[in-house]
Amino acid sequence: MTIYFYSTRENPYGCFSNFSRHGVLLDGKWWPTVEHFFQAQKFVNTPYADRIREAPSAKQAAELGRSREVPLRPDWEEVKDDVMRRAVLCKFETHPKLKKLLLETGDEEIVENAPGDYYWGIGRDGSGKNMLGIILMEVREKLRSESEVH
Ligand SMILES: Nc1nc(O)c(N)c(N[C@@H]2O[C@H](COP(=O)(O)O)[C@@H](O)[C@H]2O)n1
Repeated sequence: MTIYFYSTRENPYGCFSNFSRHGVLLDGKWWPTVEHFFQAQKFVNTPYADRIREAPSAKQAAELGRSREVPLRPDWEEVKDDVMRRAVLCKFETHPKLKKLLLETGDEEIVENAPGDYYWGIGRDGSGKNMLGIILMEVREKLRSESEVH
C-alpha cells in the first residue's frame, strides 16, 4: 500500500518530512532539520546560509530560502536533487529509529502528499514528480543493500 506523508504531526510517517526535527551534521555544521540544510544550500558559503541555519523552525528556514531578495546560486537547478539526496541519506544514517522505519516500508511506494509542491511532492491533483518520495526510496535501497553486506 502506498505510503503518503506530509505533515510532521502525522504518525508514523510524518518524520519522513524534511521539516521533522531530526538534525544532520553536514559540511562540518549541525543543521536542525534537512529543510534548514537544503534551503541554505541555495546560498552556499554566504552569511545568508548561516542565517537560515539559525532559523528557529523548518518553516522559517523554508521562508528564508524561498525569498528571492537574495540571489540564488546560479547552478541551483542542476545541483538541487543531489543536495537533497545527500541530506536525506545523512538524516536516515544519523537516526537509527528513522532508518528502521524506512527499511520496514519494504518495497512500498513512498509519496510526499504536498498539495502545493509539484516537484518534491505530487501536488494537489497527484500529477507532481514526487522527487522527495523517489529520493526516500533510493535512500531506502542504499541502506538496505548496505545492511545486507554487513
Ligand atoms: N511541509 C511542506 N510545505 C510546503 O509548502 C512544501 N512545498 C513542502 N515540500 C518541501 O519543500 C521543500 C522544497 O521547497 P522549495 O523547493 O524550496 O520550494 C522540500 O523539503 C519539500 O519536501 N513541504
